[in-house]
Amino acid sequence: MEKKRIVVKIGSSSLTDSKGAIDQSKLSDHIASIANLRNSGHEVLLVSSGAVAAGFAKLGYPTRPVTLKGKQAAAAVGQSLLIQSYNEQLSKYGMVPAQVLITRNDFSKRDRYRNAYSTLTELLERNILPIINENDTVSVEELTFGDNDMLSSLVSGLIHADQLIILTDINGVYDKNPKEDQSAKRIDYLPEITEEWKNAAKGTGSKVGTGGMKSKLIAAETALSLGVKVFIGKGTGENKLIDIIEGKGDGTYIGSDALTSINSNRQWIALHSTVQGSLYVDEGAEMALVNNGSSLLPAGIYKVEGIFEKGNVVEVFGINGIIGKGEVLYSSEELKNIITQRAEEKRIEKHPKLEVIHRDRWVKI
Ligand SMILES: Nc1ncnc2c1ncn2[C@@H]1O[C@H](COP(=O)(O)OP(=O)(O)O)[C@@H](O)[C@H]1O
Ligand SMILES: N[C@@H](CCC(=O)OP(=O)(O)O)C(=O)O
Repeated sequence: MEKKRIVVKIGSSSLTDSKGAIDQSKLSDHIASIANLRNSGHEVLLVSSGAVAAGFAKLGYPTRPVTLKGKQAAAAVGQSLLIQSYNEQLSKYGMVPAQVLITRNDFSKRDRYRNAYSTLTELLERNILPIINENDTVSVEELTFGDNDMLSSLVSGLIHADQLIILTDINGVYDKNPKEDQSAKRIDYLPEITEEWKNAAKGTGSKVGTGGMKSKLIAAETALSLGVKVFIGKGTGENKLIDIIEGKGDGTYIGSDALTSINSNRQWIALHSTVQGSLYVDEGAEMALVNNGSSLLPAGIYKVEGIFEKGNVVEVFGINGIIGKGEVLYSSEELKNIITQRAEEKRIEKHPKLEVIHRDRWVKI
């Protein structure tokens, strides 16, 4: 069997009960299936929610807290309880977990993003099971992943996973919320995520989960754009994950093997970088970038906005608006000089690097 790299995301509702405790039997079922997947030769990374849901009762909250400080305090307590339970269950199979807590900030800095990749792959090479969660206790609302569905999709892209499996409390995507409408029908396969599907998935489900099905579909859309196919559903027993990767899972399959993986530089530019300025390009340059897959040369730029350095990311605007983002090989000052020299019909100073944005550091929008 071909070795696959699989990210499994488990939602709060599939790990805890509504009273705020870890459901050990659900957890042991997940671990048995992860052990089975690994014993079949596959690499597995786990993205586990449940810190807030497992911790809130210990702090005396009657239900999942809604304030930021309440969620952060509950996560601090719950995360350690979760890892303790994972440790106990994994030791039965001789597996060692590694707790990996990530914030959005870690991904927005390129060196930290690269480092996350190196650390995760090192853990996999050494047969450790990474158990990833957002570092809720220090994340602030303005700068979070939104939810763990999105975190799992970004991690899947980062480590070039073959498949993302989102385990939840419902066996797939329905054409309407089945908890509200009994006539809802399950969809077995979605080639892509459309607006229509996102609209069909409104409303959160459980008392402990966060984003509901809609957030899973938004995350799936991101995963597909990074070349990772997705499964959303549930299952029981030690074979559930093997069944899922063999196409026999109880849920919805999204995307196909025909997806192409996106290199890490492009992923970072597209999803994590902070834009520092703008370039405005003429029709010829727009055509070269968008249709021909060429690099951007200085000659096609007629306006530069913002102050940026070599290596920063800028937005590029064509005739009708934004066309993409890329990493520049010139500073804004150098580019402004080139444009001024051209306008004054001076000979443009020779420059060692020709491209302003190399095609490998460019993403279309
Ligand atoms: N169209 C839909 N198909 C399936 N589930 C839906 C749909 N619309 C809303 N939902 C709700 O989404 C819930 C799953 O999301 P959530 O509770 O956040 O799970 P998790 O804790 O696993 O992240 C389901 O229980 C269901 O009630
Ligand atoms: N990081 C949070 C989970 C947030 C989240 O997305 O939860 P869920 O919708 O259950 O996957 C926690 O561990 O409680």
